[in-house]
Amino acid sequence: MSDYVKVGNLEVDSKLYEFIVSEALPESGVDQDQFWEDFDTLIHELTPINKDLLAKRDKIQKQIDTWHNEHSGFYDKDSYKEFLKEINYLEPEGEDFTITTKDVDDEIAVQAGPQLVVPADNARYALNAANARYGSLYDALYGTDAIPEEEGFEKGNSYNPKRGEKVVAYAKAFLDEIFALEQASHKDVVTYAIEAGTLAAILQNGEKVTLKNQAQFKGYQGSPSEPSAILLQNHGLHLEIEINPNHPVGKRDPVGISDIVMESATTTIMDCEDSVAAVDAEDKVLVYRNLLGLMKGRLKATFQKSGRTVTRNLNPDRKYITPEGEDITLHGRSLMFMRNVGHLMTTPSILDEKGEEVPEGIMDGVLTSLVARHDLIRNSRYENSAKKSIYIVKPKMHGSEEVAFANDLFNRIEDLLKLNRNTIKMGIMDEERRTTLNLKNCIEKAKERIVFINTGFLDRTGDEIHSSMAAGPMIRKKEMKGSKWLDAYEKSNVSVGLEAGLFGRAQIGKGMWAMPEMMKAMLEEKGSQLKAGANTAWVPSPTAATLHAIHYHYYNVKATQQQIAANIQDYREDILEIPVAENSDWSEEEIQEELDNNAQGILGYVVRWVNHGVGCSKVPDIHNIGLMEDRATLRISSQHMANWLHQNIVAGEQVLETMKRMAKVVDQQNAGDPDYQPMAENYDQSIAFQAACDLVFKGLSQPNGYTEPILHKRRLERKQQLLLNKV
Ligand SMILES: CC(=O)SCCNC(=O)CCNC(=O)[C@H](O)C(C)(C)COP(=O)(O)OP(=O)(O)OC[C@H]1O[C@@H](n2cnc3c(N)ncnc32)[C@H](O)[C@@H]1OP(=O)(O)O
Ligand SMILES: O=CC(=O)O
Ligand SMILES: [Mg+2]
Repeated sequence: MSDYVKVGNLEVDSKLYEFIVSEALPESGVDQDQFWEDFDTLIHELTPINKDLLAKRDKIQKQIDTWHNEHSGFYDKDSYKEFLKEINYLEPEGEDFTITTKDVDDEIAVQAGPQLVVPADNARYALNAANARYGSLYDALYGTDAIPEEEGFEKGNSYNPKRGEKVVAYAKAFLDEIFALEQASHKDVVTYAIEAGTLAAILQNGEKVTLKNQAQFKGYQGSPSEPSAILLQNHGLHLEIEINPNHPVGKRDPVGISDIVMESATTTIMDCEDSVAAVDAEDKVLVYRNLLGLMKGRLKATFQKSGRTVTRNLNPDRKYITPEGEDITLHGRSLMFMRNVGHLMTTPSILDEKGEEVPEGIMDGVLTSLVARHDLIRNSRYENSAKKSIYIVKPKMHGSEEVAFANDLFNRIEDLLKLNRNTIKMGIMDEERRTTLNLKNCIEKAKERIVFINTGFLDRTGDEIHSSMAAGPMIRKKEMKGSKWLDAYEKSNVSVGLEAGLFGRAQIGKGMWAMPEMMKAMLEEKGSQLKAGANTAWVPSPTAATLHAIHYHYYNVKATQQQIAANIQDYREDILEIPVAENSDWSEEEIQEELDNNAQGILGYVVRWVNHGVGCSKVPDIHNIGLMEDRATLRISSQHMANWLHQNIVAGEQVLETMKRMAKVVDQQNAGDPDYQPMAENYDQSIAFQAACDLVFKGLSQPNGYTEPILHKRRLERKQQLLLNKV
């Protein structure tokens, strides 16, 4: 049971209260009494509006369900569109405008680069992510399938020089393409030196050459005749050639290169949303405390790795000498956003005078801004935002009225924390159908503070299924990526963003690479997001950020965006193409395969969420490929199963049999974990198994198909069970 502290008209969980008064408020420049008074007022004034917006979502969904039920088997696009206009699902489009966001850091406004996402409740990972601004290309290639493990080239338990040679060859070929020397290859260089402000490369045959494009040479470390690092830049992204002939790798290299370090995650999203499991004040404080530590530059994590105790801190900035002999400092860490939760959930961390939970999104907005205020007033040895802005990503908003509400909330938070208007910048996740269709209006509502739009295609797919649940059986999950609506949605996002003037002012981002172990495939495929007009795209790990950075060197995203901007198109007609299967006579095997796959993903993820409070996991699919699963992927799988159930493609008994069988598979996969509690031993008693079943069998009635209400309820139940077992 939680203890609550009464503050004004609020009851604040004592854990949260203590954190705010003893850690977040001190040195923040915000007066404590004033803070509580204003926070209280803000919650009371904005909660009813928040509730109304949620009621509107429910009403709209019911209207859509009814429409489909009344038009079953007959789908006339024009009458469908008319209906969507009538219920204001399709909003009347406003006048043209251009966003006017000011004080945006270059990493967002100007610089294209990978965007890393990390669960903010994990200090070890969060620090790793903040430090992922620069990453080792050699490690990323050596440690992943980017270099296939053919016979003789395995990673092995100790350094495999044959694999190492492939890594070096790959990296030097990349250098030759992006940082070409005049009629020579980097692999033939025996000495790099700085001569009269230029980079000289001396070849095996004694010839001296330089870069084709001397402007790419930006600096060095060490002495001009024996540099220990050479700093290059292309498309605004840096790359460092590290030279250390005493290093085990450098020793084998003719010029002593020990590594090639790539500027990687230019920005990172510290996620308080879909990759975390934060259901009460205890969990929320963990998230906020990590964010505070990041903003104050003091976060550290100590852990065991490879038999050693490691302590991880934030990386310092990076110092070089320019070709002209001046000192320069580069930002050593990724620029941090904080993803708040959306408008849906309430939290037991704060109750109002009626004992009702308050909206979690409002609490997140206030408290993440409060912790970021420490960065603005430079309470840290490291800067996050050089421009003194706070970057908040707001997910899962439906339509422009909800964006306007988030904008009002941010105004109110600025007043509460005595921040200049529009200090708090907003990233809008374009991940709900009503936002996609009305994106222009959505951007307009935040036009003075918007810094990104991002196609969260995973949530968006879940919403696609739920929105049209009654329209018919959906195509198979793996076919969604090739569907018409999704292609149009991705194109539309870029087009609308460019039309609204995001070029040079804000990010146009694309979604997550959800196969963290498939780096070769990522290298082959993820460049397509840049060709489609994105200037950032999501990666699940620092290694993926380093490898994805390669794409930004090959593709000129500014030129691509300019081309697209010259040919703005309206894609809404295709966005409205509902992905119901034209022919739903799948074979028994196909149906079972679809169910097995979804059930395995759901159970593998949910069991760790509910039993261990882990919000993002790598879960093997039925082909044994480890997939990143978070709440958005869970939304897709659970809604897909719910749709096939609702549309009578499968019967409840078959679904339950599948869930039980797959629970055994998941138990087996986790057999090596001593803390794991098997589900199959007692299906009825396993809270995790029950949660997974609820997500499917009650999927139809979940608000917009979201998974949070069931996950939170079941996790709280599990926490309670653990507490009672301890007593
Ligand atoms: C739809 C959406 O909303 S997508 C956004 C939400 N998704 C995410 O945020 C994905 C974030 N990624 C992750 O959480 C993880 O990469 C997972 C869960 C997918 C895989 O995690 P694991 O199985 O632990 O990964 P794995 O064992 O391969 O690697 C662990 C190492 O990589 C690091 N790592 C992995 N992911 C990240 C990350 N996102 N940020 C920083 N470091 C990371 C860890 O710090 C660890 O290194 P360390 O031992 O030096 O600390
Ligand atoms: O948040 C990202 C998504 O794809 O959903
Ligand atoms: Mg999402």
